[in-house]
Amino acid sequence: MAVIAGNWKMYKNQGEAVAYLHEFAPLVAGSDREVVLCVPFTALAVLSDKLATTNIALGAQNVHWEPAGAYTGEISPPMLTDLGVQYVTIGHSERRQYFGETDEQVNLRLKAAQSHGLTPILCVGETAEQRQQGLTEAHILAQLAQGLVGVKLTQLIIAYEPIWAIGSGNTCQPEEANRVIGLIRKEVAFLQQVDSQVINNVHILYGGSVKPDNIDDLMAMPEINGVLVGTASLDPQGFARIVNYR
Ligand SMILES: O=C(CO)COP(=O)(O)O
Repeated sequence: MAVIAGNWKMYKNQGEAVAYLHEFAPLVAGSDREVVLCVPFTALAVLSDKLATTNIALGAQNVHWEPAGAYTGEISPPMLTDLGVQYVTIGHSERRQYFGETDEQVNLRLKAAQSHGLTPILCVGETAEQRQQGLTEAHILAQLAQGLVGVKLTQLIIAYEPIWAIGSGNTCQPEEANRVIGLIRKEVAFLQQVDSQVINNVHILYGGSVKPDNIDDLMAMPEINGVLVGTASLDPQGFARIVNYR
């Protein structure tokens, strides 16, 4: 089943979140896709009850690795599961870029999320500069090698998000996204020493300027098992069109 996840980033207060849901939920009610909304922490509680009667799953955008403690400003895995959260993005490029998140921290967050029953969405991807220098593959492989130590593949989603494609309107060509995701799949199988059956069950998503007008071409690619959508997920009509791709 394809995973279609929205990442609202730092947008929408409680009232806006509820209004969105009222418009969005009926538009995707018949969908056989796994629909996920990764919303700001402040919108989790108000959406939690309301999502129970829908086919939409709740996601957060970050999680700390300790279950509790003196970590001012952080949110723990049990705090998320208490609110009915099922998914959490980890290692998004904006966290790595603006908040100095390292592969070691990403690894700690991934393991903690899994041990509390959350399904992490691990984000990896290269900058424009790395791509120009031919370092795309090496960079992503390093992120995977360090990030996935001790992480289970049975409860994991990976998202390939080239940084140059995020919020730029400059989507990665479907064939190129397919190629890189194929490489990610091969590398993860190698790192974790699993066979093709196991690795083919791991959902690998594409993210970066996914829109209603490019979703069909992206999802036609054999390696792409879903998408992680930023800007276009903020509009309920547009995101429903993405969920209901051909
Ligand atoms: O960062 C993203 C999703 O996590 C992608 O953002 P955009 O869809 O706005 O490019």
